[in-house]
Amino acid sequence: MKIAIVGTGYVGLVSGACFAEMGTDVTCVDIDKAKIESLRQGIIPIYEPGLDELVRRNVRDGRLHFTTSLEEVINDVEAVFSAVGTPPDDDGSADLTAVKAVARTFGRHIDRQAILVTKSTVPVGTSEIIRGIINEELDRRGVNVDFELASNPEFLKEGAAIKDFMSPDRVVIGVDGPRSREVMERLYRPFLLQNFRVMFMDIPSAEMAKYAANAMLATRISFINDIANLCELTGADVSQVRRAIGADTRIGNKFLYPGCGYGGSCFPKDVQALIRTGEQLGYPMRVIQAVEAVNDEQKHIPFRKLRKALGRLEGRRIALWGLAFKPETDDMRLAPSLTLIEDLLGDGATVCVFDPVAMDECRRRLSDKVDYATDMYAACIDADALCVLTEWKQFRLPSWPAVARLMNGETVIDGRNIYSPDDLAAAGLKVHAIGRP
Ligand SMILES: NC(=O)c1ccc[n+]([C@@H]2O[C@H](COP(=O)([O-])OP(=O)(O)OC[C@H]3O[C@@H](n4cnc5c(N)ncnc54)[C@H](O)[C@@H]3O)[C@@H](O)[C@H]2O)c1
Ligand SMILES: O=c1ccn([C@@H]2O[C@H](COP(=O)(O)OP(=O)(O)O[C@H]3O[C@H](CO)[C@@H](O)[C@H](O)[C@H]3O)[C@@H](O)[C@H]2O)c(=O)[nH]1
Repeated sequence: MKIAIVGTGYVGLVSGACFAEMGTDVTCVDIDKAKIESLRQGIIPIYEPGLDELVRRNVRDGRLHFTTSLEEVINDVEAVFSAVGTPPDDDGSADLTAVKAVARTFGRHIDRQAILVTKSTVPVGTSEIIRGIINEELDRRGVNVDFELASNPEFLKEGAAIKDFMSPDRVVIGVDGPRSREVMERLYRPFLLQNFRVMFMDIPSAEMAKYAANAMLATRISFINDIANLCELTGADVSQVRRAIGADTRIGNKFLYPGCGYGGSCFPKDVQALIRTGEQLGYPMRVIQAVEAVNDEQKHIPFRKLRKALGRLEGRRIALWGLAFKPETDDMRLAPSLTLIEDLLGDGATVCVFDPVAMDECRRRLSDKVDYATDMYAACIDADALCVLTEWKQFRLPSWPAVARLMNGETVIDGRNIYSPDDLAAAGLKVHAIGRP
């Protein structure tokens, strides 16, 4: 079986490599010539555990190819996947420019039966826009080509993308005809041989399922952050509260970790896009409006804790461990670290940062606005306080005596609640965590 995947970002590249690993012949397409050129040379543009090896193996074995030209391969594949970006527009709704561009290329060049599968996260109703564009192009050419659409939203998490793709909890597929169903079933069967959890449905339901899933997960995070902030005011311990409620199997314990807010390229943008969809239809989505508002506030909490501990930060030096929005990725899109850095610089502090993989990404975004440490301990030299915003494994059990010797102060802000206050106290340090004073 041959497929093409348009958009070679986190989703397109991971999906392409995983489909190829299962024996499918995959051509990954991107308009970014430099990206395609480096992929051809075996250079992977993103940090995602295991991806380098997976891509190289499948390129070597001849199942994974890269091109900038969809038209070259479009009539040689059974399905074209669209995995291009859908970033937020100025008003927060999903920007469909790239999705529409792929539909237009598809309509301009297909000559035989084909399926266009949308993997990008797109608002309900987008498939009808796509259908309209393809029909317009076919009419313009004066040809009648039989095509079907499918919606196959992706649920992988960055940092665990390959594992998520290879053994998904479920695969959601919206289809508008029997051929797209048959092709998608064939494509996904190798992943789910033992326990075939492909859920077929209509396209609007599949499109909505993606937003509903992300909004639900974001809701859990804002909910526990709200509870954490109330715990701080009441003297309750949010870790114990979390364990107590998570033990109820109706609630479960996943995605209930308090912290300095959710970031990344998905939750913030998808929550916003769902709010806009509601507004456009005259139905205010009040729960997730609150989810967004709580998250926006939560990202400022590390700064407020620092201010409370140290007063004005002008002339102070703050060490920051963790720039990526979560561990195991170099992605800094809407990361809590960016909010903290902006708050600190705005207050006149200097910031010295360290992250195991996101240093280059930080340099690209902030250049010399912050200082870059060579390792986590070097970041602490002469620091008045240390903030930890990403729970990388190497940050979990540091030598606190070494940190205390290097620092100029005693304040540690634990933005992910990973430290025991006793461990720090033994080294003369004082930790302020989320939901704790
Ligand atoms: N990142 C994730 O963890 C994740 C998970 C699930 C779903 N999604 C969704 O998947 C989609 C893609 O996300 P991503 O993070 O992979 O994006 P990304 O920004 O990493 O990659 C998008 C790629 O599309 C390319 N592109 C843009 N316009 C193009 C065009 N007209 N033709 C060919 N290529 C084009 C870009 O050059 C880029 O390489 C989004 O809708 C996102 O919401 C992302
Ligand atoms: O209990 C938790 C869990 C997560 N987070 C934060 O939430 C953000 C998102 O984390 P995660 O969901 O692990 O990463 P993403 O790669 O953004 O994945 C989400 O967004 C993707 C894109 O839509 C979906 O495919 C995934 O299913 C969905 O989990 C990060 O900042 C985390 O620190 C918390 O604060 N507390």
